[in-house]
Amino acid sequence: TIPLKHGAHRIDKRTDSVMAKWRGYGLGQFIHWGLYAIPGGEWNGKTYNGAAEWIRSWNGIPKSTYDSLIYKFNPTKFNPESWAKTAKQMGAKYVTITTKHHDGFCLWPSKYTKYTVANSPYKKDIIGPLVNAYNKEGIDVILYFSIMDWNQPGWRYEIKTKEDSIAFEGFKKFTRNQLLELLNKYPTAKGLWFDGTWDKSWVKQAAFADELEKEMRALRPGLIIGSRFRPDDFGKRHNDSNGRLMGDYEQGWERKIPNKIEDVHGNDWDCVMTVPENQWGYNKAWNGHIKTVNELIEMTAKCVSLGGNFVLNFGPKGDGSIRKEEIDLAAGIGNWMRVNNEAIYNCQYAGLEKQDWGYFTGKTGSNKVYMIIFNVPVSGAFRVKLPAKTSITTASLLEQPNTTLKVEEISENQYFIHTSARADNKPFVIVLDLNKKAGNASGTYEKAK
Ligand SMILES: COc1ccc([C@@H]2N[C@@H](C)[C@@H](O)[C@H]2O)cc1
Repeated sequence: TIPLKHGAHRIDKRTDSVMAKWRGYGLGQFIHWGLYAIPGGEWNGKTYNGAAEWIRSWNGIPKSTYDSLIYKFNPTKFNPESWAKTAKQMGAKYVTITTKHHDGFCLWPSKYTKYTVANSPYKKDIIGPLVNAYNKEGIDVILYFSIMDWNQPGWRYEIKTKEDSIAFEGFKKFTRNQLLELLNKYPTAKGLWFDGTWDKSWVKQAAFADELEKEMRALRPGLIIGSRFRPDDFGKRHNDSNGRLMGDYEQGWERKIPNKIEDVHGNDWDCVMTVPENQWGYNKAWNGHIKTVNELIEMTAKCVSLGGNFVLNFGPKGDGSIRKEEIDLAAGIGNWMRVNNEAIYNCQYAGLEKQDWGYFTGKTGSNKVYMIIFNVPVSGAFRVKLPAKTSITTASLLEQPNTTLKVEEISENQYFIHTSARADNKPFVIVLDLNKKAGNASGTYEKAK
């Protein structure tokens, strides 16, 4: 291995209880909200083709004109309790909230810049009431923070001159001040989700970022920090020059989901997903394919089946209300989660060979395995392959626990589970009680031999 001063400081997954709780969340909500929600992807009647939260980068708008949106920020319909209730009904166990996106506008009254809610007509803190409202619903909060800050004079994409270097040193101090400010103002926040760290200026800051990460962990023991925060000694991100993940969970799964367990390299991870193809902030048009409830349930099941969390993005409007399409999706997902969340919460990779009918999840530390069915085989039988010396004690429908299903052993460690035809085409769950955990100490299952 390459000797590194600022590479990964831990090799395997964290084993503490705070991270174990994070590992078991299964389903989360992402909130992208800020000044970009006011134009909503449109400006003077023209639509911006990129993601709505990037509209400031569009040459159709002078930067100062975009920045003056601060004087229009007055979300009269903002109701943190109703946002939290929507997330609760959907079955989200955590929420990731944008405290500051790339445009630099702070949803909290930061002492270190004027570009915050405090200097908008709204005046009040947004983050505090949100953290409290979600916590009151039993939902944990992760703070999204963009290192890149287009509003900060000290920000540089690249450090070329002495002047750049002096400016960027000031920017680094500002960044540290804001992160410590957030951790001190919102002590119940469980972790950080970083963005805006790909530029040449930041990938040279291995020592600074490493020191700051250590300082944040000392300030908030148990803090959960994503892999997109710091670069290693050679500017490598997410995985260091020895291929080891920096941070506590992998953040690379943005709008994409791993296909096989090898893709996750034994790391904790979350997948963050947009409802349209690629819009995080509120976008009036919402062109193209809008994902359905069934698609989103399948994405949730797929992520949990590979040991990750699925985090679905909501983009509230400039007035603070949540669009009807998102409310309806949250309700639809929630209807399924209310009946089937046992197959999602505190479940991990089951270590069984993937079958075409859907996804296996394994209940952490138990002999239970769930079969989340999305494709009913025309044979009507659901195939299960188990590791050697592992057998099925019982099989039942999660929605009707006392109905046992017929288990047909078709060969050594291979079974067909038989169910009666279903009335609707909704995903459903078969529960298997195995005669033993097939897996290792942490209750996850090794891949069937
Ligand atoms: C250079 O490509 C991107 C793509 C998306 C992003 C941001 N990450 C997502 C979580 C959103 O915040 C998006 O604006 C930044 C740069």
